[in-house]
Amino acid sequence: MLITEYRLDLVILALRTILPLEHPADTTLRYFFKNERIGSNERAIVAETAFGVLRHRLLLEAACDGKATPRRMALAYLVKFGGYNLREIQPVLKRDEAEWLATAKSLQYEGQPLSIQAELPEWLIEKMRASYSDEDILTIGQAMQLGAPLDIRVNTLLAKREEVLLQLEAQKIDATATPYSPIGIRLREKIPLNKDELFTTGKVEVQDEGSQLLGFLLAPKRNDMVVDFCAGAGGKTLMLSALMNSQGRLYAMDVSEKRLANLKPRLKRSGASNIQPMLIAHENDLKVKRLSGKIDRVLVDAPCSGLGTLRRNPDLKFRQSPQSIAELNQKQTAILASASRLLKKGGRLVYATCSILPEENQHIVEAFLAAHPDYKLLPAGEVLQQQKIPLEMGDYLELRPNLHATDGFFAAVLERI
Ligand SMILES: C[S@@+](CC[C@H](N)C(=O)[O-])C[C@H]1O[C@@H](n2cnc3c(N)ncnc32)[C@H](O)[C@@H]1O
Repeated sequence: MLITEYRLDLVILALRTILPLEHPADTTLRYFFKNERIGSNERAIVAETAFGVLRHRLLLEAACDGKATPRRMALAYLVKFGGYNLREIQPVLKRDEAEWLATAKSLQYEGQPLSIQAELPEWLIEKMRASYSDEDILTIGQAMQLGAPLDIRVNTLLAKREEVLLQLEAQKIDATATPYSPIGIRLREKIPLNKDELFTTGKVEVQDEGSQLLGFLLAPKRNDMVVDFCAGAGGKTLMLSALMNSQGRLYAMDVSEKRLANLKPRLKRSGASNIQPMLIAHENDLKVKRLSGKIDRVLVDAPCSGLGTLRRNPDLKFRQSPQSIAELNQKQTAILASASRLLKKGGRLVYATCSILPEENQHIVEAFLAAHPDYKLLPAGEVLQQQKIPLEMGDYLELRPNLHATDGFFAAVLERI
């Protein structure tokens, strides 16, 4: 797409709005598009450039040589990663920019400090060093710089995967079955799915393959009593309901009224009838206490840093901090302890995050097990094998974009003895 002054100005304006990072970048961009009434052509280039700048921000800042203005960041991104050559950009440049931009274009990742090469802030590198080698940090960081594919989940209450694949093929949409989740499909290109008949009729939902695997770890049975403790807008609740064939009872709990409200239209589309949304004030709410010892399966999709989703949310690495991680750790510990009280003897709990930091993952689970001798860890690898999912894992489910083409996920399967 041709870079005109109008398009460049829009990109700069968008970056000026997003880069203070007071709110999530995707939310800010959505409001920006709405307020500025931007057409679909311009939306594509603005979104691609803004997210590209966030993904490659540290190298671009180095290329801007102390003057990292939104304009310079945008120009450097376009020539370095956006597929434009200097000649194509020339018409929109100011007099003194051409020379700087040529130097910026030639700056390489090789030879830069690890933080720049991995595009991860120093504090995060330091935290990761406690459990990862520098080589692993670089590999993870590089994988997080790429865009994510669009994964969908077939709603088995309404359709079969083969049938959906055929329908996508008929629509000339390039799609393949996901390698691990038996109900997932990966689309090669992002399409506006919310207008597609498959979506509007509830046959598919957008859900990363990694997130789908959490449902198979929990493996609820048809007539179980199940709690999705941090249900949010119900991405995983809907899947659990389908795994239960919409039988038994499934409580979708959350402290956010707004998120639970977003579950409603999805619930309607899905055909699920066993879900009961339940707003709770906090993890020790009386509604939670009343169900104590009565539940067969509990999913704790804990609030976390989201650092496993940097492919989609590159702004998170700049919005999180050591302090926010410490606050999350307290919440995670409290939520896990409280949610565990729901379980019957012999019941199963899955603790999951979309973080790659052990302190939000293994450390929380290990501390829980040390304080709760009536729980044991079921090796995630064995549970996956029982579920006939062809994925080698040890004690925990640990997914990485560079290894599994999913977001970074962690899960532990716990059983009440
Ligand atoms: C990772 S998100 C859940 C995403 C959701 N499971 C899905 O698949 O779309 C974490 C959720 O935990 C909720 N949460 C935060 N504190 C909580 C608490 N004390 N008790 C229950 N839920 C809580 C947040 O409102 C948020 O919706």
